[in-house]
Amino acid sequence: MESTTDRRLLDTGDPDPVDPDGARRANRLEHDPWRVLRIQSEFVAGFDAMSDVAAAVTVFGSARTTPDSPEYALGVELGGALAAAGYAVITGGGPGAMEAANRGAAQAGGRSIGLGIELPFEQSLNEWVDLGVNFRYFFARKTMFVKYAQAFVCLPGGFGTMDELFEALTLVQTKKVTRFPIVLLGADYWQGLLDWITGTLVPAGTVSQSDVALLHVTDSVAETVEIITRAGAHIEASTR
Ligand SMILES: CC(C)=CCNc1ncnc2c1ncn2[C@@H]1O[C@H](COP(=O)(O)O)[C@@H](O)[C@H]1O
Repeated sequence: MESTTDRRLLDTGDPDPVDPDGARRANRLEHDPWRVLRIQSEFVAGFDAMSDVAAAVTVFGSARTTPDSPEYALGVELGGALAAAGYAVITGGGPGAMEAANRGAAQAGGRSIGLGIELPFEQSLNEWVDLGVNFRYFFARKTMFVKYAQAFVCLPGGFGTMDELFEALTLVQTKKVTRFPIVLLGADYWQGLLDWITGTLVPAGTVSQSDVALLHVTDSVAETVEIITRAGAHIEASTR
């Protein structure tokens, strides 16, 4: 399997049997400080590309959602409704639910943004992205998902979607971002997670009841858009 930039950053490196600590230190000294410049350049390029994005909603969801599935149709409907309401749609630029949301936005004449990530296998941005930025570092890309959006919507998804959902929740819970609705679209898929949070985490005292209120579960695209606009995600007339 091919390596990636993220993997090379996070690898501790193979220990040298003769001088394990010395070799590791030399490797880190030689490579890590220079990586900082590459990381910096990702932020510069990302900020530059996204600078004129007005009101936007980031949509997460499974890379494996197939085009013939109801979840894909929901993603297309969501992207269209967000575009009609004046929001740009930001996704991870990949296939599945990301493609669906980009497609809905693009077909409705809205702004369709994809923030791609380097993966160990070849992948290009989906064909419905009209503003695309490719990242090598997950953490730089994740900053863009939050910085340029006023709300998150999660379609059914796996670990990647959970990671993005819980990062968003933590940022809202710790007030790093404010007025940031998080909508879980697809009640059958998400209700179990909400029940577990309410039935296990709240009684255990690891989250508070008010934290649960940060999450909205619905099947309705119209309600999703309504939750987002009600939360005060402002749209300038010029972006419509
Ligand atoms: C077929 C396949 C696995 C392709 C992977 N290609 C991907 N391209 C872009 N973003 C991705 C990809 N996989 C995961 N992600 C990120 O993680 C989320 C989806 O992960 P998952 O499929 O739910 O866990 C997306 O919102 C996206 O931001």
